[in-house]
Amino acid sequence: MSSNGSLDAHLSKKTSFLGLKLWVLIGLCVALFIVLILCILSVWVTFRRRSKRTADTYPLSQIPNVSKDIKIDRVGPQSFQDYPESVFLTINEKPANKNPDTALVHLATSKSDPDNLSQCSSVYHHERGFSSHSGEVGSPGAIQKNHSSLSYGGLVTASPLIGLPEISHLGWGHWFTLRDLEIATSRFAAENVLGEGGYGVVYRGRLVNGTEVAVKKILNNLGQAEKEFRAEVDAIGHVRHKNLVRLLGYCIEGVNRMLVYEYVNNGNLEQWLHGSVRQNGGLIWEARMKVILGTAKALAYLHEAIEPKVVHRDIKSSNILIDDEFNAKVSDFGLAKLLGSNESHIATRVMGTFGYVAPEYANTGLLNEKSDVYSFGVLLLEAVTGRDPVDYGRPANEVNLVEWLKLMVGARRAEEVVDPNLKIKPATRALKRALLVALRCVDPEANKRPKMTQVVRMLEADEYSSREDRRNQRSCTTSTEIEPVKEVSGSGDMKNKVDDLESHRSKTTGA
Ligand SMILES: Nc1ncnc2c1ncn2[C@@H]1O[C@H](COP(=O)(O)OP(=O)(O)OP(=O)(O)O)[C@@H](O)[C@H]1O
Repeated sequence: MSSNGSLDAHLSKKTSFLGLKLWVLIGLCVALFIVLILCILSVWVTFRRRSKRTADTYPLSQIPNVSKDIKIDRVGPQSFQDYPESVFLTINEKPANKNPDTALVHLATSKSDPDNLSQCSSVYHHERGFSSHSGEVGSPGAIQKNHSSLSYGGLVTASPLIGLPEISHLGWGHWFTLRDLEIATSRFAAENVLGEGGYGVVYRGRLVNGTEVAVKKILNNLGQAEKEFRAEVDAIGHVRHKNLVRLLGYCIEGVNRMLVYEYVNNGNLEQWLHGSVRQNGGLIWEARMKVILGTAKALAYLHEAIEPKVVHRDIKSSNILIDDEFNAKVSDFGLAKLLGSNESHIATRVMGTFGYVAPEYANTGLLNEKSDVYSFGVLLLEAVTGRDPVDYGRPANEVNLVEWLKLMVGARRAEEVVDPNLKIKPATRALKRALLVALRCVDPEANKRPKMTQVVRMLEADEYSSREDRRNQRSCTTSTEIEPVKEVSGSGDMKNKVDDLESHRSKTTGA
């Protein structure tokens, strides 16, 4: 009792600080401490919110962010670049999910930013309940790009990842873990190797929901993996076209960089033209032209329908995949470059494949879409002749396909250039049209080369006229000798030569 009394007396004693009593001073100190803690907490919360908003507003062309807000099972980073490798390791060391269906995908989206959501939903419209086959714009299940600059002529495909969580509002971007892809490819088994390119090995795989995929494991050679990865993602991550291979997602884990594509089941054009099937005729003429036309449409889309335009930089036969209906699927965007509408060209290191690279780009390093047009011309000549663009096994004047072609056409021997493995030769007119389109594309003067939309039109006109030809061949036995194209140096006016063909057609069909 007496000790309580002395404590009271002690607490009630006046202190030297403003003459306040001791208990008042203690109370003040405690209150100050609480206020301080609250301040620190609120500063921390504000800082966290702000950094989250920054991460949510990365441009579409960048690798999409994976927000913590919507995730299927694991913790995901805000943006891949923001995290040191050790963080990826931590994330991926988490135990695998018990339910693989839900473990497969991370959504690259954030609920928390309504502005971002509405901006993106004006670009993409998802319709649910689709089939795994590609669909035309507007067909059930199609993912339709409504943005005017993205809706040009391209058929779009439905997501084949049925049964998996919805794809991100960024329009693409399933984030696979290394484990997902190990399971899909039987731990990257040798028997699943589809082929090896300059930048990595491609494996065939099957996702847990049954979707067949091709997994490109990019070699980690001095940062090239990162460049290749970003180039592919920037070029085709958010575009859809019936004739472009579809990029379904990616894997970033430690030093691993992998890209996951739709699996295209009928080989590539190089295998069809130069592989073992070629002795039996390989691809018939019509199939070759269908593949070529599809490739032209894909390039027209990349060059003229999207902003920034995409220059592929490595158009060649092994990069033209073929499906079971002989639709072309342009692949391998590892060297692709983006070109803004205000840029006539960009200066870049000369890359590509020998024999396909445009001379002005090889000489100066200045690149624009006309370089792809040149490579496309070489590809078309390859499809017509069945020859490699450069073949040192041939006589000196035949080593370079383009030069040989010009010689042959100049010498009125165009008929002789057709692939000898073709059992049924193309109609004369179809052959001439293909050759003239190709020669215009390989014009040494880049600005004289046609745009890819013009190429598409010329090839489509040919498709129409070959159908007519076949009808006429049945009713009329008159032989049509190939008329020589006098000037084929490439610098001459190739349009006139196409016009020559038109008059030739009028003569032979009596139209
Ligand atoms: N989505 C896919 N579906 C089926 N096969 C594919 C797919 N993507 C690539 N391939 C095949 O994988 C192999 C390797 O392809 P990749 O594009 O890596 O190399 P490449 O084009 O042969 O050579 P490089 O990369 O040096 O130009 C090729 O045979 C290609 O046909």
